[in-house]
Amino acid sequence: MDTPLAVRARGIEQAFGEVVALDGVELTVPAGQIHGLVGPNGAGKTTLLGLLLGLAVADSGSLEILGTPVGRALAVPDGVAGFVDGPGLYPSLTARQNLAALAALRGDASMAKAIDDVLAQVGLTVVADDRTRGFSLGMRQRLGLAAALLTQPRLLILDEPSNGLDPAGKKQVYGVLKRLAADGAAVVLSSHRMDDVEALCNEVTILSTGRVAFSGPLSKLAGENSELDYRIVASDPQAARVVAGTTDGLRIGGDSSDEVLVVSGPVPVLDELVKRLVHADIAVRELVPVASPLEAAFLALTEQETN
Ligand SMILES: Nc1ncnc2c1ncn2[C@@H]1O[C@H](COP(=O)(O)OP(=O)(O)OP(=O)(O)O)[C@@H](O)[C@H]1O
Repeated sequence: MDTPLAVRARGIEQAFGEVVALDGVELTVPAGQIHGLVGPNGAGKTTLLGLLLGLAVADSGSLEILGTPVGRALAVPDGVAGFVDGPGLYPSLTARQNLAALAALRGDASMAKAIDDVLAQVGLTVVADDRTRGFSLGMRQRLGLAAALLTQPRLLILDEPSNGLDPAGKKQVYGVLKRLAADGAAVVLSSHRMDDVEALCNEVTILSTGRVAFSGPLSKLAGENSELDYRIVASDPQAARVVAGTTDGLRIGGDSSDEVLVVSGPVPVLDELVKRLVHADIAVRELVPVASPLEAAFLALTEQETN
């Protein structure tokens, strides 16, 4: 049997006056997947997440959430939880009271019983009885996540969930999201940063000025851009530059300095460079990609669209 789809979006268009925020966007997210939506500022990530959360309706295209077509009414589809532009919290209530208010609103007694557990999952037990007015951005993000967990979502939508989180906080939140996905829920989250997505997501959709520039597994994305920029530190930088300049198929990058050589070219050409350097008695002390393969592919795909 096919894995049920949590999100199936086809040909989604959304404009705000003259600004086309989404232009023929396709998105497929199966149950159990953590899917990253990545793109530069203004790419359309928040607009797309808002559609998945039922905060707005697309101008055209079709959208199915958890197997049900989304109509024209503004409503959070059943089984979906999350937030864009920060969670809505009552500042005069404590973290625990905020969650209790949500449980009361839903009239669900089992939700009320799960409050301590979700607070512990997101690491807010110690501040559970503090008013949220004084909460930092990271604490607000965690409480928003706790509120979403309380509803036991089958699709969780998060806008920049790692904003404001310190490295330990990120690790904890990522652990929560991975457990949720392992239990069969789908997670769609946005980020500006490939490294965040790399640590967490199975698949990624790269948006650039409202269009999908790439969608698929991270391994496929890394293979999209075979020619990376490499930094080379050699024992004799000047001589290394001369050797690089006479190596066929190699380009010397403008970022090169007196100490560091930046080159790009196919991997066999880089191999040839290293052999020639060693042959010329020049030691290679460092040879590393300037950006990770994923970051480089992301930049190449989004720069193409925005230039
Ligand atoms: N309510 C609105 N009214 C007018 N324009 C809007 C509105 N919401 C979004 N836009 C425009 O739509 C485009 C996409 O915006 P969106 O917020 O979805 O991008 P984003 O990828 O989430 O960006 P960021 O990373 O900066 O949050 C932008 O050009 C933005 O200015």
